[in-house]
Amino acid sequence: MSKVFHLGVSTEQLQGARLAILPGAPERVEKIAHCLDRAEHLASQREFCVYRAEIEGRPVVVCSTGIGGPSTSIAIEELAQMGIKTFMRVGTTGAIQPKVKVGDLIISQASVRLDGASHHFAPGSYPAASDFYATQALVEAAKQLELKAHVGITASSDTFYPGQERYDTYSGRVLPEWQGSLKQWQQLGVLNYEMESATLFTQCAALGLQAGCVAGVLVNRGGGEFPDSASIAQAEERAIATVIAASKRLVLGSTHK
Ligand SMILES: O=P(O)(O)O[C@H]1O[C@H](CO)[C@@H](O)[C@H]1O
Ligand SMILES: O=c1cc[nH]c(=O)[nH]1
Repeated sequence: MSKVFHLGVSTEQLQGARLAILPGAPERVEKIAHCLDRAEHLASQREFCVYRAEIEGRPVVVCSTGIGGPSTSIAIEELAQMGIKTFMRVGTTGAIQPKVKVGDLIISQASVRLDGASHHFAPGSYPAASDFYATQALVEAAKQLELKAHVGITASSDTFYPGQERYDTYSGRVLPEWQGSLKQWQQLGVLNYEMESATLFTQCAALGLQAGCVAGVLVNRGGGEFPDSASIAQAEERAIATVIAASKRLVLGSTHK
């Protein structure tokens, strides 16, 4: 019963699970797992907290990725080694289009590759595209839950501050490469910023795996507002409800790999 290096769990412990729900934050794993049946904590190492649980009697995994591409790529690789084929990211995000409100959901159809890790799996000309069926399941789940969801392109950055063109920082500046980038993405119809989907989509597509991503909107960068804790909790809860409903559709349906 050998255990994978970073996640610290074995194939046997996953009991044949083929789908994983991937929040960024380790503290969200327990919360998600306890919304499912028969949740069992398997391991916690570094940023990776792993639970096995069940949806409609089928085993699934809930595993945190940590922030950003490098740790996300490790979680995907080690879960794939243990038989996971479908990777459903659930996270939080900052919107950049005025029509997107705090508390809405963003379902990423594809991502701008502002990361480094995705370039270790496929050249820059390769698209960071979600799996059609995983995305469709997320869209249908949000509709079923009567939640406002925007479907489109996400900018997925390795950094929270310069790569998302934030000036309220220690230095107060960003490199020329990023100056005006927020406006450029807005003009190109990009909906939001987050930090893992470019790696997730590129790695999974390149390896023949299935990936989807839903995020709750914490802030709209245009409005400059920072939400209160109730709004943050609501955005998280909506994204979690959606990823669980979508995962149920996938494990019960025929489009799950
Ligand atoms: O809420 P999570 O999933 O961590 O997602 C977002 O929040 C973190 C930044 O605060 C990044 O990981 C970003 O992608
Ligand atoms: O603005 C935001 C909010 C959450 N996560 C991000 O990466 N950016």
